[in-house]
Amino acid sequence: MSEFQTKLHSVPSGGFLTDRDKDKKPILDVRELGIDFGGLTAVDGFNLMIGRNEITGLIGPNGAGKTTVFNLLTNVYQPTRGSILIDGMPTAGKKTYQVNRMGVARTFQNIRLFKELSVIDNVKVGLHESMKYNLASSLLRLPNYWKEEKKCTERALELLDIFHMADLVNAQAGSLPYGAQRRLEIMRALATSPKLLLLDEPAAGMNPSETAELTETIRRIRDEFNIAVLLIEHDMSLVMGICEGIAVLNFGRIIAKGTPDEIRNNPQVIEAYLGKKEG
Ligand SMILES: Nc1ncnc2c1ncn2[C@@H]1O[C@H](COP(=O)(O)OP(=O)(O)OP(=O)(O)O)[C@@H](O)[C@H]1O
Repeated sequence: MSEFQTKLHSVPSGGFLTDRDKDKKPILDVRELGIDFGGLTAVDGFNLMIGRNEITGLIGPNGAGKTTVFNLLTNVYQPTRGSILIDGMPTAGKKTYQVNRMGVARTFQNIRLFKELSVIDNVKVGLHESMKYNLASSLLRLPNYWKEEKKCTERALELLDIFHMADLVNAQAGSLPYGAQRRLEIMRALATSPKLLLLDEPAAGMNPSETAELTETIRRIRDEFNIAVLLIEHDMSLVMGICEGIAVLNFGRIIAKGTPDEIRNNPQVIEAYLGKKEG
């Protein structure tokens, strides 16, 4: 059961926002998004609005188009049609790293860490994105470089401390247990200071206690970093437990949007997805 009793409010520009976010500019506003791969329409007529501090779930059967939506939101794929606004700014024509700088960070279905590097160096990779020194000061190791590098190490240690990984600073990323690798990947994404964090199946391969810990981590991220989270997940205990809004995708189209209770009881969703998983 979700502990959130939040109602979703429809707002004048279309879409729904939570009580908490309804008077603020949404962090994500997607209109009529679609992409075709040759003759295959993978996503079509996709509309989604996410409030600044909302945790939203994107669920649906395998092959429904969920990861494709993430690839569209980060401009890995250019949409065939439709528009995406991040904090009111269009992402059209931007490169993936520019979308990251606009405030969108993501993790992947298959963990992508620098497994040979230490835990702290993995976090610092994320932080380097936002560091201020230029190429010359980096290559020549000018004073500004060392100042920024020190700040970067301090920030990485802070992040690791928040997620109870301070004692693993020098461990090799690839040697960590699965759950900790997932957490590290999330931390690396957070290091870029996103306003919207996209998590692609963060609980995949986790045991129940790791999933419970992850649920808590996601909640803390929203609360302590004051950001929004959009997550793709098949683990319904996690989705129903922390999401305020849920969108259900089937064959590339949203078939339902609502609170966990609305989604759980929606006959179309039960037919297309939940019935098959839980029935
Ligand atoms: N680059 C691509 N070229 C061609 N087809 C693609 C490409 N990327 C995705 N697709 C197709 O788009 C559809 C949606 O795939 P997608 O991976 O987004 O689904 P999904 O909902 O994330 O599935 P899962 O839950 O299994 O991860 C599939 O039919 C897939 O084969």
